Amino acid sequence: MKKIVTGEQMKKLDQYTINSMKVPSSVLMERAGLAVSEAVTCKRFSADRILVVCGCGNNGGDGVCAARILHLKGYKVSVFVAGDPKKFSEGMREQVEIARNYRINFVKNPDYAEYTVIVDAVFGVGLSRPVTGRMRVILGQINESHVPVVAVDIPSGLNSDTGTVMGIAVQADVTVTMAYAKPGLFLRDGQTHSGHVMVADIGIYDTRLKNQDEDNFCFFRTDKEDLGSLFIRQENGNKGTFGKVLLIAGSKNMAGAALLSGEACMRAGAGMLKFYTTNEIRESILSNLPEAMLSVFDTKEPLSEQLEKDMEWADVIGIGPGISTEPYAGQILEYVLKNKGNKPCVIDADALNLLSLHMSLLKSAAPPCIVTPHIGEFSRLTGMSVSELCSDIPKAVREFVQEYGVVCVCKDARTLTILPNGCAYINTSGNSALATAGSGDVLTGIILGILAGSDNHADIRVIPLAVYLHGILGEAASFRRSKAGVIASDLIEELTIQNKKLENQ
Ligand SMILES: NC(=O)C1=CN([C@@H]2O[C@H](COP(=O)(O)OP(=O)(O)OC[C@H]3O[C@@H](n4cnc5c(N)ncnc54)[C@H](OP(=O)(O)O)[C@@H]3O)[C@@H](O)[C@H]2O)[C@@H](O)CC1
Ligand SMILES: [K+]
Repeated sequence: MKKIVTGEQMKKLDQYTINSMKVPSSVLMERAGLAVSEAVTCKRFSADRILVVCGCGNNGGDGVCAARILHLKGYKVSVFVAGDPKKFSEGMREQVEIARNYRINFVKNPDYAEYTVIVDAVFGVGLSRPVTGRMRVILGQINESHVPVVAVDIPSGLNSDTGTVMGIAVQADVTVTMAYAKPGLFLRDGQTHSGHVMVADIGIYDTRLKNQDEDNFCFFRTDKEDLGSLFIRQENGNKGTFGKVLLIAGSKNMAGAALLSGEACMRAGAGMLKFYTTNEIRESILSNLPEAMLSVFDTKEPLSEQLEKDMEWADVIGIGPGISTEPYAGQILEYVLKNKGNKPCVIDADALNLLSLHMSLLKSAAPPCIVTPHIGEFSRLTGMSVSELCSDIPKAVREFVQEYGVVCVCKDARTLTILPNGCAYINTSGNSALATAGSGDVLTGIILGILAGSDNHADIRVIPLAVYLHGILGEAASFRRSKAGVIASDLIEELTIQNKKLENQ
């Protein structure tokens, strides 16, 4: 897991390093400038003519420092200061003075298209309001030039915490972010504005690294190495050891969702799977997934004694894919949430829409409950509009998790998972191949299978790993097909291939 910090947390870490550890601010800036200069000359693009566009704060200071380092290495570099010198931060003032001593070329009205690469050092984590007026024009000119851009810390105009564009934001090809990545580099517009994100070590001392729980809102991103532990299987185990999953899924004309979820669940490692579903799709389930067991019910009598027995039998419960929003499905959901005890329960798809009408059910359900809404479903669960949610997704998910004590997997281009302890995981795997019907059903199956296969079935820390794995399946499937050509069953095919790779690691 790699740590991600918000703009505020980063400022505190900077201050702690400067004030308590006594590392001079200019030393941090020198290292930041060096990291930027290395990114500019890394041969991704031509560094024949470099323009560094600077704001008045320390982000601008990083930029001027990078310009000096590049100048000393013999590169042709010009600096454009976009702002009033009276507003320079101390760091920026120092850097400009040093740069003038070194005879750096300062320009006033650059023709952006003349350059082969632009360094964007206008705003970093100090952006405090929407960009308007002259600064808006300048950021627009950078984008319109279509010259490759290296952003310093964060593309200017992007909110470092939410990833929303504050009026306008630079479209970067590479972002060199200092010490830790920021959530806004991945969330919402961040994904399309940050380009390739490089994290530069500038010598920040993180007091809290040793005790992450102290910080009750830590962000993390998963790495491929984190998946290694998922598929270690005890050789002396049996199908019971690897967990029993009850999947309440499917309804008339909706066998597919149940099948996708069920197969993904088994392929992700569940020892045994039992469906609880309507008698209309019995044959379809039996013929397409004979490995699964089956309990069927008549929609006129959804709450059978069998359901009680099946819930007793299961280690992990999943409810939602294709169950429909008919009243009988609502009755089952209510029964499950009231009677599941402390068994983990994944609530997805139709079950979320049913739940949105009776949120008190979720509040009174025993933990752990895992909800997996996409933004539209999350909007129904919270009663907030999609645009309101998207203006600050981490805040909305965090408040929801705090209110209901659940794990929330908020599915988006970059899925955000928050656990009840406040730890947030931004998923950075996956691509648009995942935006296909049934992809969410596969994710639910993977979460269930991985929970079932874990020694402790209630170990919710595996959930961000399941999300990451699902993303990798999208990448792998689109490697062999076009992104547009991937369908959900391809993800399941990839699941076995990727699991094999992980097993061999
Ligand atoms: N601390 C350190 O030593 C280190 C810091 N580092 C670097 O510093 C960056 C943080 O620096 P920072 O705190 O100075 O903020 P920064 O991003 O430069 O912006 C502030 C300036 O922008 C202005 N401004 C804001 N919004 C605006 C708007 N909408 N429209 C117009 N103006 C607006 C604001 O003006 P004001 O609000 O005062 O009017 C002020 O002038 C960080 O991202 C990293 O790159 C690293 O080198 C490590 C060491
Ligand atoms: K920037």
